Amino acid sequence: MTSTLITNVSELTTQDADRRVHHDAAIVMQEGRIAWVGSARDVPATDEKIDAGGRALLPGWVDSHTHLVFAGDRSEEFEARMAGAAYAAGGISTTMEATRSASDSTLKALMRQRVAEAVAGGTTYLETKTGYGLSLEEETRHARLLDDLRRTGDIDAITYLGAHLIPPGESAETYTALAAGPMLEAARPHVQWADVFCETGAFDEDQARQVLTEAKRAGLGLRVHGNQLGVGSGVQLATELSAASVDHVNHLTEADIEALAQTWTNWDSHRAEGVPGTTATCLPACDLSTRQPLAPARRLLEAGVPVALASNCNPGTSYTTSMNFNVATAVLQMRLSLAEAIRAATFDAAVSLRAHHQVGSIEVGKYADLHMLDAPSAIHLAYRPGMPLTYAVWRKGQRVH
Ligand SMILES: N=CN[C@@H](CCC(=O)O)C(=O)O
Ligand SMILES: [Zn+2]
Repeated sequence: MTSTLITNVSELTTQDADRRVHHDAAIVMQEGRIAWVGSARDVPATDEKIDAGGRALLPGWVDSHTHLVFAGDRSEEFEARMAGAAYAAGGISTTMEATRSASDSTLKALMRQRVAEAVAGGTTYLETKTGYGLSLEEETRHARLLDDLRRTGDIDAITYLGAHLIPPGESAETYTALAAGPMLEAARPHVQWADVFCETGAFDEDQARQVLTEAKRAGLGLRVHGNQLGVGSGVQLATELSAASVDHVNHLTEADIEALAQTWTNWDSHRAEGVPGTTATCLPACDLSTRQPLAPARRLLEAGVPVALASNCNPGTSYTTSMNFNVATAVLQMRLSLAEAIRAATFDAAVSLRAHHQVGSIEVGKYADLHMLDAPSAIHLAYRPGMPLTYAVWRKGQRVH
């Protein structure tokens, strides 16, 4: 049982209940978990010692929203959008075709490459979704491939998104019944969560409710893609069904924000204990890439709604796994403080995945999921945007970058 000390940490962002930030700090890892946190002047004896050289250390990013099972890219669609074309849900079918024709080994290699990129950017806990299969056979194949990656520790949480788009030429009623019935049942053994794209051009409120209700009955936790392209029923549906998260949230009414805030009344936000409600997950890179108004993260926080930040890595709306970029954008453009942005990309993202007892903060007993910056303090993430600041990453105590 080797114990490893990391000392000479100039700034240690813990995300513990008191949101403590220690200076001249040290930590000890043992058996993949954090065994001790304290001052660098007061360290216990350990088997190994790492000198951080005055760098900053923070919890690894928790990326709570990605779509990593895909083949091909949509750079032409992106370029057209940058020239003024609007984003529409229908582009999903381009990726569906490319993904259906990719073999298991090709898809696994592509996913491993994307996970490696994410980890090299400081991500240590990853959710990812199906949603480019859109037939019983393909959605089940994608869920199974993801399950293989979960078993090898590449990813951590899997979401069934059979209700991502009604495939071209299929009847909405028939496809919704499939996604809420046999397809869900076939994917079920491989997944922990279910999600629906509730938006014009994808699934309407009734169709989304049908799939989510069946998923809940099957014992899955719920997530919703909602309010991305316009005001809609995504948030109301998510709160009505006690979803753990509603993601995108670019277009919100006051009633939406109030409904989200209401779901947190049995949660002690200081101690992070109690019954968590519906997190508002903001996706800054996606907002920029689709030219949507940035999600109102500040307004949500001020109303008492916990916000998560995620990459939404996918080939259509956000082809990046960079959480450093998303955190910097949240600070620079969404006007979150650095502390709020880090909270959103670590602990509160973990809450949205109900993983906050294991990850999302640097506290004794939690996994040693750590992100060391090549900078003396975390504000450098926004102060020096776009710079390669990730210096070292540990996942469950193992150095992975
Ligand atoms: N908005 C819905 N789904 C994905 C994008 C899918 C695509 O365009 O390929 C998203 O989260 O942005
Ligand atoms: Zn998404």
